[in-house]
Formats: sequence, C-alpha cells, structure tokens
Amino acid sequence: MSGDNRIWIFDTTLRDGEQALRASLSQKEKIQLAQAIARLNVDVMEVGFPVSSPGDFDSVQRIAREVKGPIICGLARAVAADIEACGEALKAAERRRIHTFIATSPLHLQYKLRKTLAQATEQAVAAIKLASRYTDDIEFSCEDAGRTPIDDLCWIVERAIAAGATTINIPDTVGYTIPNEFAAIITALRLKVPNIDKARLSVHCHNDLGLAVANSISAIQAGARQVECTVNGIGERAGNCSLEEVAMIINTRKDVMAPLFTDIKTSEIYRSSHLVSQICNMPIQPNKAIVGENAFAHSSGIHQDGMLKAQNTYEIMSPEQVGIRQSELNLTSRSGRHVIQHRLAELGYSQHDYDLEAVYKSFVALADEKGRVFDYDLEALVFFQNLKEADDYYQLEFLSSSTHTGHVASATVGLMCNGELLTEAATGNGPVEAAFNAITRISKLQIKMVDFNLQAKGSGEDALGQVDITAEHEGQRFHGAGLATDIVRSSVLAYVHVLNMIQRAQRIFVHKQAYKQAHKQQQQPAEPAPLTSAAGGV
Ligand SMILES: CC(=O)SCCNC(=O)CCNC(=O)[C@H](O)C(C)(C)COP(=O)(O)OP(=O)(O)OC[C@H]1O[C@@H](n2cnc3c(N)ncnc32)[C@H](O)[C@@H]1OP(=O)(O)O
Ligand SMILES: CC(C)C(=O)C(=O)O
Repeated sequence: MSGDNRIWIFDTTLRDGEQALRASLSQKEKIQLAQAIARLNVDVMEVGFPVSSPGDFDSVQRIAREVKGPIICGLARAVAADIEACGEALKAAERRRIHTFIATSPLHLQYKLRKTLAQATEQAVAAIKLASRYTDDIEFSCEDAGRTPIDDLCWIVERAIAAGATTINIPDTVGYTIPNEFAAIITALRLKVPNIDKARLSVHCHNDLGLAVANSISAIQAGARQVECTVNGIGERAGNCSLEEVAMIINTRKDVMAPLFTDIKTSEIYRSSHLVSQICNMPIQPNKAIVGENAFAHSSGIHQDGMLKAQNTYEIMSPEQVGIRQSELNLTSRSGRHVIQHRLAELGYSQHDYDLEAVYKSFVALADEKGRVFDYDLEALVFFQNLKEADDYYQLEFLSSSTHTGHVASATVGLMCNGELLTEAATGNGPVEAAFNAITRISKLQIKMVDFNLQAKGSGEDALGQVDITAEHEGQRFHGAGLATDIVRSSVLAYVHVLNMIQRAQRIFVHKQAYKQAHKQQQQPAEPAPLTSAAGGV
C-alpha cells in the first residue's frame, strides 16, 4: 500500500494540538475548527480522545455527526474501555477510524507500562481485534518508535497488521530522531516486515529539536504515505509537524518531491491557520514559515527592487497559493528608491508629482524614527515636500525642549537664516510656546497667532502629528503647516513655514516696489517673475 503517490494528510489539531492548549475549547469552537480543517481537504482528522472525558466524547460524537468529508478518527489506548468509547463516539461518522496505540521503547515499556514487549504486543493485538468490531479502518501506533530498537519495532508492527491494523503509524514521540535516522526506520520496516504492504505507513513527528517537518519529509521520501500533523504545528511541548509546511514543501518542490502529492486545498491554509491561532489563543510567530506575518513581507531595498522586477527573485511560492491576498513590501529605512516610487505610483502619484530624491531623504529620516512607514505617512511626506520651496529663507536646524511638571518649559531653537545659523533660547508655559518665543527672538517679527490646529495622521502611538497655524503679521494672515512624529517639532516646522511665507511676501513687496519704480522710468518694462510659497516637513 505504500507504493502509491498520494500522501495522506492526517490532521490531529483537535487531538494532539488540543493537548497543548492552556484553556479548553468549547464544543462550538471545536466544530468551527473541524469545519475549517475539513475545508483544507485533509484525508483524516483526529478529533479527540473519547474516553478521556464526557465533554471530549460529546464533541467527537458531534463532529462525527456534523463534519463531512474527511475520515473522522478518535484516539484510544490499547484498553477495552478506550476502544469502546471511541467506537461509540464515532458511530455517526460516514467514514470512521479508531486509532489505538501502545509504547514500544524499552524506556516506556519498563518505567511507564511496566510490561515486556511481548505483553504490550499482546495488548495491542487484543485492542486492534476489539476495534475491528466498530470499523475496518484501524490505525495502530508504536508510541516512542523513534527510540525503539528496529527489530522490536518490526516484530510488533508485523503482529499489528496481522491483527487487522490498516495503518501503521511510527511516532517520533519525543522529537529525538534526525532525518536520515528516521528515514532509515521507515526503510527498514518496508524491508523487514513481511506484511508491510497490507498497511499504509504513517509518521507522527514531534518538534522538540525543530525537526518534525524535516523528519516527516524524509520519511515520505523513504516510503511513508501518511503524515500526521497539525495546523500551525501546535501540539504537546514544542508541537507537531506543521500541516501547512509539509503541504507546501510537497507542492513547491515538485522537482524533488514528484510524483508525490497531497490533496490539500492550499488556498485554505491562511484562513484555517488564523482561525486555529485565534480560537486556540496560540499566537503565530511573525517569522513562521507559510503563515507568519512576515512570510510574504519584504523589508529591504534590494529584495523589494528584485520583487518589483520579478516576484520569484525572493518568493519561492506565491501568497495567493496559501490564501494570502498579496505579498507585502514594508517601507522601512532599509527600503530603496524603487519601492518608494512604486508605492507612490500605486497611490496615484506620477513621477512628475514629486521630487524622488527629496521625498526619499525625508522618508529615510522618518523611517529611522518610526521603524515602519505607512502609506498615509508617505502621502504626507509628498504633500509637505511639495510645499517646500528651494528659496526658503528659514530652515530648522535644531530644536531641543524640556518640560517639568509645575515649572515653565524651555526650548532652544537653531534656524539657518539665509545661510547663517542663528540660535535662541526662551521659556514658555509649554514647550511649544517656549520654542515659538525663541523663534520670535530670532526673526524679530511681531506675529500674532490666530489659530493653532493639531491632528494625528495615521493611528497608534507612532502616528504623525500635523500642525496647521494661521498667524497675522502687519495686518496680513499667513498659513503654515508642519509634520513630524513629535508635536513640538511639527509646531516649530509650521511656525517656520509661516516665517518663510512672511519673508516671501516681503520679497514680493520689495520686488513690486522696484517694478513700479522701473515702470515710472521706462514705458514698457518686463513683467516681474512670479514668487510662490514655502513649507516645513519632516
Ligand atoms: C503520546 C501521546 O500523545 S498519547 C495521548 C496523550 N493524551 C492524553 O493522555 C489525554 C487523555 N488522557 C486522559 O484523559 C487520561 O490520561 C486517561 C483517561 C486516558 C487515563 O487516565 P487514568 O486512568 O487516570 O490514568 P493516568 O493517565 O494517570 O495513567 C495512564 C495509565 O494508562 C497506561 N497507559 C498509557 N498508555 C497506554 C496505552 N497506550 N495502552 C494502555 N495503557 C496505557 C499507563 O501505564 C497508566 O496505567 P497505570 O494506571 O496502570 O499505571
Ligand atoms: C498517540 C501517538 C501517535 C502520539 O501522539 C505520539 O506518539 O506522539
């Protein structure tokens, strides 16, 4: 039976996976998970250990009744009461499997079961025979097979098959083996057990050394035709072989895995993974293969540039294959110009709408401060970049401010004024007022604040703060805007914007006066060149 090419996927999320949970699942939650696992199109799903509690018995019974598609399986020790409870709970299933097991390693036999291998074998044979009263689909597992001498393993497996087991499962119960060793166990069983072809050979690997998936893959390459696994790899201790990883290895590496295949509907992977994580309260690590938040996210410029040119430069499978809408190109200080240009194009900006070098420079500064830059940050950067003028008279060079509860605040501001650095310090009721007072000392302009408005751009604690100021100078009103992660800085940038607007208005005035003067002297003077506004950005 181990000669065919379909790898059966035996999901044990609701049995071995459930053993790892800190809180028990309600029956409704188990049904929800079972439906999601059935949508993955697994071949078998092990949904509980019916003898363990009335609650588990009921949920196995309900899943057996309600969930269609896969073979529904229950676990039972090689004990009559366990087999009977399992057989009863599974009765309503269209297709049912009883999975019975006994430990075979010298350690487990001596200390846990206090039996000889012969006694354990006798008990297993009796359990398999009893199970055959309920179903002809019987799986037998040699618990701790990974640490069982190969001849002992062959001995009990041969007798289990003779007794009626149709699947023989070889668990690496404590995740002890390494891939070539585990593959050798499968090879030896296929060579040494005379009736091995009468059963499907299965593996059940734990992840104590992080090798559950690698061992399972080695085992199927050696002839195993069923892999026991769980969604997200949840399970006892360090967990089990992860369903999504095994399925995607077989799917992605057809060059080495073909003609082997699974019937898993891979587009259901992401959805079921997140449901399992949520219901089981088991967060998924961001770098988890296939389903982690970063599995299809690219953060560095060289990778992002590669991705934009050809997706397979940095992706060996597509996110759509596992049910993720699209890859993500995260904007961080490691990003380059190509991805900024690409993202702005997606947001509707053409290359003529902004100066890439200038936007990139402020993007890197912001990314260094914030970590990740979002679309709304990028749009704000472009907006503020476009407000800036090459001939801005004032530029903010530095700003420092301090506040102490119950005391006046102080600020020191350095402005580059037409190429010369001017610095002033001042106090105020708050850091913004202190900084504004310092700026007034530098500019020596009499400015009256008419309106001050602060709003958050984006959400969360690292949102940008945009400040809009309306100020009056010599009877004329000016608007200034500033954007930064720190609101004192946004306020100062907005104020510097106002100064530049005033300065520009004064230049226009002088320019016009000169024009009028010239007009008086000549009959047809040339038009004066237009002058525009300025702004402060990050
Ligand atoms: C490797 C695995 O993941 S195996 C599955 C592990 N899952 C679970 O254990 C969850 C379900 N378990 C339970 O609810 C309980 O342990 C029960 C109902 C099965 C048994 O509970 P209790 O009767 O109180 O026994 P307890 O769990 O303390 O001890 C286990 C007993 O089963 C025996 N046992 C262990 N495995 C097997 C087996 N495969 N076949 C027969 N007997 C076994 C042990 O030797 C021990 O017997 P002892 O009482 O004669 O020493
Ligand atoms: C019952 C068996 C398959 C098991 O869970 C194990 O050995 O880890």
